[in-house]
Amino acid sequence: MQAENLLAPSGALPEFPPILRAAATSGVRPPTQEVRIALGERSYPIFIGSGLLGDAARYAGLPAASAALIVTNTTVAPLYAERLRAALQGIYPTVYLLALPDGEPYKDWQTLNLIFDALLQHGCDRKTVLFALGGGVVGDMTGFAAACYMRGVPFVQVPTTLLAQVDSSVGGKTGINHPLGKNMIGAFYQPRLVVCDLDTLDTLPAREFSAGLAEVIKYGPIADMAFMDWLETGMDALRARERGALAHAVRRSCEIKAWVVGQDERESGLRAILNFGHTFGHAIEAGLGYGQWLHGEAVGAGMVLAAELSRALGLVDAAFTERLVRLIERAGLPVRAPVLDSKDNAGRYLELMRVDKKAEGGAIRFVLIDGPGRAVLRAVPDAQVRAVIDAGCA
Ligand SMILES: O=C(O)C(=O)C[C@@H](O)[C@H](O)[C@H](O)COP(=O)(O)O
Ligand SMILES: [Zn+2]
Repeated sequence: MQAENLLAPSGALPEFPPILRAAATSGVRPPTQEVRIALGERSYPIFIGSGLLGDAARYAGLPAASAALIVTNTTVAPLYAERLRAALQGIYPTVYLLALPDGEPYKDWQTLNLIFDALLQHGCDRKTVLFALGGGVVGDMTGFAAACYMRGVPFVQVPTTLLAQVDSSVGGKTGINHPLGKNMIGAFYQPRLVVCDLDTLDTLPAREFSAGLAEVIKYGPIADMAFMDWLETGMDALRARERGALAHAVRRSCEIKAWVVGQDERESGLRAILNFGHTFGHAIEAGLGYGQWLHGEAVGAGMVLAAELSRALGLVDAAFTERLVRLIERAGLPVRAPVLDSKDNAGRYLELMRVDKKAEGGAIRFVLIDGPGRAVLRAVPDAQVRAVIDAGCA
């Protein structure tokens, strides 16, 4: 089997910022941090800190616009929409608000159309800016609507879940699901700005918080084992939502993601490492029905299967996979993947995984761990995948 070396970066991953390293352990509230995603004229900042959502100064540098539309969901709207609206009212002549139904089952055409309906009903022109206030579903759909409306209007990500702050709000993957496959319809379209207000994580249900931790953990095995070491010590502080630990985890995740996306925006190679655990994870989400397991839960169990597959292929040892499984478990995530079909479970997984966007010529390609901190993209014979699924599903 041919292995592609995905880790051929042109620059070194930035080092741990000492200021955050100190804050992560001292309990001191860290100052606002800025991570920049370097994409030429489409570069943008990611701000990370407390009290940012309602701070009008954060949005003041955006290009002038005739109106703003805040897209959120019915859970987030009562918590944060007015705070954001108040901040934007001093900047834009009109600020509209749209609350979509909440949850992964609504990441579809019908719900996406509600955004276009609102834009058209309000008479929004090309100078309208969209604000995505919420988690990954809101962010992906708002970004896709922004990419399509009048062939493109600017948008801003204001993520309120851990998963969105560390992953989905950054990097410009936007889109919706199809019943046959996750995120199958979409576009690469970058936001102008990402504002991560750590205070919004205080209202996040524990299950959602754990789901976000899956995407945080992902960055260790694929790129930064020092971060994995830190997560092992910091997991309890993180789950207690201590500000210093949160600031560190969000910043380091964004730094790694910005480093990857800055080198391969459209996933021609390197960016696929961010998909570790997702080939199995997406099969779980689609196979169970969107929303049954949260995306991060499916990615957590998917990382376990991908690590086991790496071990079966001799790329990592048992001690490494056990370490990863333990960390995923400590994050409050399931480590055994669900049975999707009682008659031919592995066959069902394989069927669902064949539509994965990384598949080529009918061959499913997996992001595997090729030694701690290093990822590789590889096609694997069905028999080996079947064996791992048979052993790894509950
Ligand atoms: O940004 C990326 O690249 C990722 O793969 C991040 C993933 O965590 C995220 O779930 C992404 O939406 C998956 O994209 P997909 O193309 O595999 O559907
Ligand atoms: Zn993901």
